[in-house]
Amino acid sequence: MADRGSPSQAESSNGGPTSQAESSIGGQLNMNLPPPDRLDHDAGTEGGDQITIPTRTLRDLINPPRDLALMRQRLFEIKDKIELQVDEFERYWPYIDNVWVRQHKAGTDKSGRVITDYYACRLQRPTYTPKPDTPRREGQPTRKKQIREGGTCQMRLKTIRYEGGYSGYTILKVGDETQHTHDLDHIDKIKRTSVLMEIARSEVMKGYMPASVFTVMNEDMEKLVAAGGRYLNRNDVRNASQHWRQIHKEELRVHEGYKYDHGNGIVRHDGAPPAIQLNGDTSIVDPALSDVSPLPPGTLRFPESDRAFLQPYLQPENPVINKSGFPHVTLTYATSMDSSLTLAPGMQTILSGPESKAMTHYLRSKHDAIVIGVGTATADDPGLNCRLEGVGGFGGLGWEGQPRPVVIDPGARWLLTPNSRVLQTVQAGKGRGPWVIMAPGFSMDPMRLEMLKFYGGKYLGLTEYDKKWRLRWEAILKALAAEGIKSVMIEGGGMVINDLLQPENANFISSVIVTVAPTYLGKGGVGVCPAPRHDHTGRPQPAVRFQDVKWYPLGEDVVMCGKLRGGQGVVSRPPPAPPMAPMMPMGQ
Ligand SMILES: NC(=O)C1=CN([C@@H]2O[C@H](COP(=O)(O)OP(=O)(O)OC[C@H]3O[C@@H](n4cnc5c(N)ncnc54)[C@H](OP(=O)(O)O)[C@@H]3O)[C@@H](O)[C@H]2O)C=CC1
Ligand SMILES: Nc1nc(O)c(N)c(N[C@@H]2O[C@H](COP(=O)(O)O)[C@@H](O)[C@H]2O)n1
Repeated sequence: MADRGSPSQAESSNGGPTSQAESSIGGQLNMNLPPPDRLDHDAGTEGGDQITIPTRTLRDLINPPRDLALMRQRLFEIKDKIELQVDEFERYWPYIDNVWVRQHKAGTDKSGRVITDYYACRLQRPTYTPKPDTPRREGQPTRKKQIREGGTCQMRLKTIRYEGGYSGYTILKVGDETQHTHDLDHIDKIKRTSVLMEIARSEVMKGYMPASVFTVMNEDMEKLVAAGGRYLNRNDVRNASQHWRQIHKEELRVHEGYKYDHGNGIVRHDGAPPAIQLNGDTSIVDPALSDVSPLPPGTLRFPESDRAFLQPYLQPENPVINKSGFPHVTLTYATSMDSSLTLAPGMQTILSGPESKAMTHYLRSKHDAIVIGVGTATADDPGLNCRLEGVGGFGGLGWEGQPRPVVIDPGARWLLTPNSRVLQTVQAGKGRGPWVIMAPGFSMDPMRLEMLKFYGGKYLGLTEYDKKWRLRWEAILKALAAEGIKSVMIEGGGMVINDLLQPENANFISSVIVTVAPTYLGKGGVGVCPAPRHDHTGRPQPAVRFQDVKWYPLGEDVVMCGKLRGGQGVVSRPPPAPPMAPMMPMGQ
């Protein structure tokens, strides 16, 4: 196969060897962070006096990380904040390190848990015009000198690595530029990723000739392109292995399954299986080769066919905080036929069947935050994460689809410990650290506050309360909106739900999604029964009436969806009362 892209175009082809520390960026990504001054340069080639053992092999090409091309594009564009768990960052970053060049040493905050690194697009560095008479070390061949393109793109990003009760990376664009002045293909043309260089080197180090390694790497062109290798050429493979070959003078052989065909270069043996296909049957996934870890136990599925009925009750696809400054609010809970949430106060009671439980988790994936009262946090010790297949921690990337747990705990009485399920969930990389909303005059125990922060949580102190000394929902929701929360799912418990259904609060509710289970729990539990309403004559009125109502059966349960009229949702006007019989005077 012909080389694509002349060697002189590619830096890795003509740039000569660089340091060995550089080559380890991609392969090992040692998170103890190698000396930054060595990291700040180009990645992906070998050099120095020692040879690092490449950790990337052909398998990384054959069995690339999931959605590699898409992820490369996302990590190139940085349109939105990208959150990745550490293993995911280590998996993907070496496939895009041809674009991003680290600028300066990592900055660590005073807690030592937050490490920030800045990167600039490769084309930000100045144009380099080599001097015509640059001397070379004795014995080294003269190098073809190229002008190195630069100074054309100002895109920059920062990576924030958090190290605590969970570990992860947040990748954000910085600076004024919103996009590159070029596409990803342009960088792929001028610089190879460290993964590709490591793969090439690891194969040569097995004793294979660079030209045959190049041929093997080209076997599955689609995968090579997805890995950024459209312009990989034979010289790249030679450069990647140059230092090793200088030390190991042994004769190299043609890669297994290939032979020399004079005039045609290296070709596959007749009938030999492609080297890229490690097992005969491509439908069998070798677990050792698979980067897709099995889904954790308890992963839930909510069928596509059941999702449509919920659509009108969810926030629009690209939610914005509405003009009034409030997020979309969905009130959702499971109740018995006698409007009870639990058998007894403080006693968690499972009402939802498996199908409606999966629906609840689908709803969680569609909201930025889940809100509960401290009564529920104390009684249930909930996980408050989303366990739906495809969200972060359950087959998805990072924390995508994981809502932020929010606990309303005005008096700081929630006894959160590292054993609390919500924190165990964070530690397992399956949920986010909780936020705690507190009232004025209360403060969290400093040790507990430190622990909360360690797990990526925080507290929000509010000062606005109503005439009953309760925190005002307006203030709670505005505070969440100010933190970037665009949609909130309020789950309970009884006090929270009843409070929200009061006329003065119901305006804030956008949708209600209630699961009704086929059971009477009997008296004595925590009930949903808002305070009664009366008209101006004192006549009783329904407390709340929904509109745009839909009932949908799910397993043995039925789900009621409804809306409240008005901007964010205003309590609908009750239907006109039937005419009352005239009052009869007493004694007649
Ligand atoms: N079936 C289902 O879908 C669900 C069932 N549940 C169940 O509900 C039960 C808990 O309900 P409940 O006991 O009523 O407790 P809640 O979860 O409603 O929490 C109530 C407490 O939260 C604080 N709080 C809530 N709203 C405000 C506000 N606006 N301002 C100030 N403080 C506020 C108060 O704390 P403080 O007292 O410190 O002032 C209040 O006492 C549990 O048994 C749980 O299992 C819960 C959720 C869903
Ligand atoms: N949808 C629903 N159905 C039930 O039967 C319930 N008991 C609840 N309870 C709510 O879910 C929380 C538990 O969450 P995790 O499973 O631990 O993540 C609980 O705290 C209630 O808010 N919900």
